[in-house]
Amino acid sequence: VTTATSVTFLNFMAFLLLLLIHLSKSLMLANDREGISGPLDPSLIQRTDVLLVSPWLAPIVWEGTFNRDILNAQYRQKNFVVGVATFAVKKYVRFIEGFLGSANKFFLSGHRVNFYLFTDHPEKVPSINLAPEKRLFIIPVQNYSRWQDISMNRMDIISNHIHSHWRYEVDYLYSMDIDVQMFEHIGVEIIDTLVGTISSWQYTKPRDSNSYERHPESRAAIPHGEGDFYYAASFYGGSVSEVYKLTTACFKGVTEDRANGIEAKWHEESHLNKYLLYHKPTRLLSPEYYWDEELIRPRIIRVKRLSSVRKDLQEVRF
Ligand SMILES: CC(=O)N[C@H]1[C@@H](OP(=O)(O)OP(=O)(O)OC[C@H]2O[C@@H](n3ccc(=O)[nH]c3=O)[C@H](O)[C@@H]2O)O[C@H](CO)[C@H](O)[C@@H]1O
Ligand SMILES: [Mn+2]
Repeated sequence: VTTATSVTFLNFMAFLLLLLIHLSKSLMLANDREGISGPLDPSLIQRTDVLLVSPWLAPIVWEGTFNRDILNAQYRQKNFVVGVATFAVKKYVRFIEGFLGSANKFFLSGHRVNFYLFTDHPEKVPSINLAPEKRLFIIPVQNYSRWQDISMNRMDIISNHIHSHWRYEVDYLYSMDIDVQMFEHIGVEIIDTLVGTISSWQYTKPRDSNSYERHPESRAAIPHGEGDFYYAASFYGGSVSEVYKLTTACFKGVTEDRANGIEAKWHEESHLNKYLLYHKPTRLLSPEYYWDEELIRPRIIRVKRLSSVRKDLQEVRF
């Protein structure tokens, strides 16, 4: 009887042990499956409909992927000054009011910004009441007969001004078209070492159908099969030293093309794209940051922060 009882008891203990091993194993597995909870929980990724990180690990900024309060608090400790370079030459003076009025409200609201407005008509700059932390500098500039030259020479003027002034005056510098308006906040989420904006024209197209300059004669040429994102020349920037390197290199390309009687397909934008292909931006802005009004806005563009002002090309450019 005793032996029989002890065998049953041993059997029971073995069963208990197996049960315990099984339970702890499945508990461990369950932990693995759930991963880490708290701030590293992958289910906290707010957007699954768009690319959030480039293949070289640069963040791509979309609505819903950042917390503006956290970013503002971090940024405020640094007391940076951001410069914005923009041009209003010839008939483009008509865009100054819409640009400055909306930028005063939506561009780096509450932070120090110096707007540098280059114009051939300083007397036509409307007076705008700017927020106390914003300043406007009007810089006279000559005009060129061709609009392409006005647009391309921005690279040269920016590069020269960084060398003579901006490297002492600002920490970050952004170049923006004047024929745009802002409708939503563009905050410190745009601040990084080298920043490009993904073009609203090209973000869905496969690599080979985009607008890169492909003719090998141009200094802006990108060989077939190469290229990743297509960036808009209307809005780019970064640290003063990186923007200096970028604008100097792009204008060198423009000048060499001119000497060879060549003009790249999309002017300085082609040179910008060549530069950013081989000097990867540390941060990319989604097309929310430059939406072209000619396009129908898809659902992934949840907010239109900045968009082009419709213009009659024949009328404003000639
Ligand atoms: C969709 C499209 O076609 N995009 C091209 C077009 O952009 P855009 O049509 O946006 O070029 P744009 O006419 O706005 O010119 C660029 C900027 O140059 C300044 N500006 C230009 C002309 C002028 O008479 N006065 C003046 O001040 C102004 O700041 C303007 O915002 O042209 C650019 C010229 O580089 C690029 O080739 C772009 O790829
Ligand atoms: Mn424009």
